[in-house]
Amino acid sequence: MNVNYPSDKVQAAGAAVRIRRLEKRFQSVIAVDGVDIDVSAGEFLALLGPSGSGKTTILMSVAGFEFPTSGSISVGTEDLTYVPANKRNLGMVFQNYTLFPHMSVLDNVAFPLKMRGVPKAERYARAEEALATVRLAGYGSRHPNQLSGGQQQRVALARAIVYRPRVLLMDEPLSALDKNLREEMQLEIKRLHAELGITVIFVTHDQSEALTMADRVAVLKDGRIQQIGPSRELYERPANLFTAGFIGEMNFINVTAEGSGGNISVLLPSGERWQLPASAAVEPLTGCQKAVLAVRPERLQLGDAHNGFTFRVKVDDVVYAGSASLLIGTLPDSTEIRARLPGASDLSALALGSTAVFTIPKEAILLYPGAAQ
Ligand SMILES: Nc1ncnc2c1ncn2[C@@H]1O[C@H](COP(=O)(O)OP(=O)(O)OP(=O)(O)O)[C@@H](O)[C@H]1O
Repeated sequence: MNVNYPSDKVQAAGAAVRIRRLEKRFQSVIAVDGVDIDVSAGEFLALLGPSGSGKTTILMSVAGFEFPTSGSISVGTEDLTYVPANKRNLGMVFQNYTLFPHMSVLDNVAFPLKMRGVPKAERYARAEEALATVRLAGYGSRHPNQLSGGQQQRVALARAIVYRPRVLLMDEPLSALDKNLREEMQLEIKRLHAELGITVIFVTHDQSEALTMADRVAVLKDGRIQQIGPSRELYERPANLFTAGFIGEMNFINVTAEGSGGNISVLLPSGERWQLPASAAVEPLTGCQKAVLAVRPERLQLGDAHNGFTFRVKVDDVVYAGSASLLIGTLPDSTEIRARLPGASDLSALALGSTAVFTIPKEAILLYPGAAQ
């Protein structure tokens, strides 16, 4: 196959990816259980979930290294469900860079073009451009073992974008890197995404990585989507108890809820009853049932702030951490409560073992059916 490329810089227009009722079984294991995802052209989507939730299987199905048991995958207007991986023209970057050790960096990057029959002068020119795009101009003559881990991962990126794929698939590409390098590469990949306009699907089990990098995040558990939406939505209004516990820090208080719609009250372990605003119930509640009241640690206010519900916490620990302090305490029924207090807070009254009063602003309360462990 001989492909003609315009000789401007490395540019790739993203294509939309549509995943429909995707199911993948490995004997008795249901790895992916009816997943629907629409990724817009040029969007950055993260697949986030605990180990074994099906992230890699979804990505491998899009890549063509796994074929689904049922369902369909299309890219742009093409149905790729059963098209072999090497015919899909999608870019891939994995955790282990899988560079060819015996080849120079330039040959590594030019390799996909060689496979596509691009003439030598053209493929080296394009490989040089791709290296410049990942800020490795001038490194072409080195061998992979002469580069740092981060540089090797950039080479892998350059190799994945050199043939201008419509979609870039990445499976935990940064997990082998140390923290600083990982953060640097997160920014680098975001920059590349913005510059190239390419569609990215990125697998990670690191929630902060997903929240900071992606336009939207799909949260998975047991092969099913729990929630899909922009980071802010996931953080501020998790759709269910699993997402509430999985994304960020959350306090959970088991309660008994009564009522429905705009008229819900909860009975706390202390015997107090709170009348909640209608906005609190994330999922529908029916009659009298076990429920969990959830609130982010940074939404708790020290003292009686007169704008919500007050409650008492026994102070177990206060950790000073510069911009904010973390208070760890317990309710009378020994439920743990964490509060993140602004750095300027006066913590002098919070002696260990003493009782502190906190306010939960009404609009910060989320209520889910079920029970927290
Ligand atoms: N080739 C296979 N044969 C049998 N079971 C498999 C195979 N690949 C995956 N599974 C199972 O499918 C489920 C989903 O696996 P998958 O690798 O997609 O999860 P993941 O979310 O990517 O996990 P991790 O973060 O650990 O990589 C798991 O229960 C896993 O054991």
